[in-house]
Amino acid sequence: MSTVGNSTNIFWHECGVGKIDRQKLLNQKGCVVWITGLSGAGKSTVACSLGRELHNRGKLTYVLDGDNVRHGLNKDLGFKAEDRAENIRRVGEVAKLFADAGLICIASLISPYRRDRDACRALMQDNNFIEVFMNTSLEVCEERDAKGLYKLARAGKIKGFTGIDDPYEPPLNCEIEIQQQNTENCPSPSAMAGQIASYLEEKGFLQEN
Ligand SMILES: Nc1ncnc2c1ncn2[C@@H]1O[C@H](COP(=O)(O)OS(=O)(=O)O)[C@@H](OP(=O)(O)O)[C@H]1O
Ligand SMILES: Nc1ncnc2c1ncn2[C@@H]1O[C@H](COP(=O)(O)OP(=O)(O)O)[C@@H](O)[C@H]1O
Repeated sequence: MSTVGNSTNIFWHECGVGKIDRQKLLNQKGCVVWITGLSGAGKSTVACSLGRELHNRGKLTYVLDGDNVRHGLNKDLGFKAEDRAENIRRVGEVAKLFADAGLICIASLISPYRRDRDACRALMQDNNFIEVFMNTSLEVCEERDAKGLYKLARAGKIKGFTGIDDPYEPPLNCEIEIQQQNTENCPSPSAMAGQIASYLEEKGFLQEN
């Protein structure tokens, strides 16, 4: 019996089928690939490309994309620092559940604060949290401006836009960094996904044992 957060008198219930059993079934190891970077950095693109690459190799994945999760689970949240923190906390907890289910969970969110990302890492055991920093320059993101949001932010029509008038704290110790400093020599989405897939393979996540 214990107290967790605001819940009192709660009990952890262990089930007969565990993570190891599910991993055996799937022939892979559950983990979280956490992709962070500015809006327009290419997070969703690389997340989907990695999902496709792993799917083609018979691996079960699920993408938790910031924009998408904000359509449902997190539709009550805005972009103030505390809302972003809660957004990351919830997605971190969901990603942990997916990893426990044996899936390779790919989370792609700006996740601008180091503390929030580190809290998600701390939820995971061993080395099952792989942080991928999309180190795309603001200039490249702004030039792309796929959704026209930078233009609106520059015009003052969106307040608190990451990289313009809201902070982004780059990771200090990420597992993978992907550089896109100028538009002319950006790696292709499949090359970036391949880099992450190679890391997962090397670390043994693409097999059960
Ligand atoms: N103020 C502000 N700052 C940054 N981004 C904004 C903002 N307002 C709306 N958007 C849109 O929301 C998408 C980012 O959502 P996230 O959940 O990834 O953000 S966060 O991790 O909570 O910071 C982001 O999507 P991406 O471009 O895919 O990153 C934007 O489309
Ligand atoms: N490696 C790349 N090379 C060229 N364009 C890219 C690359 N990755 C993403 N893009 C383009 O950049 C824009 C933003 O990508 P997106 O994945 O939506 O970024 P984010 O999810 O970080 O906001 C899209 O128009 C996408 O097609």
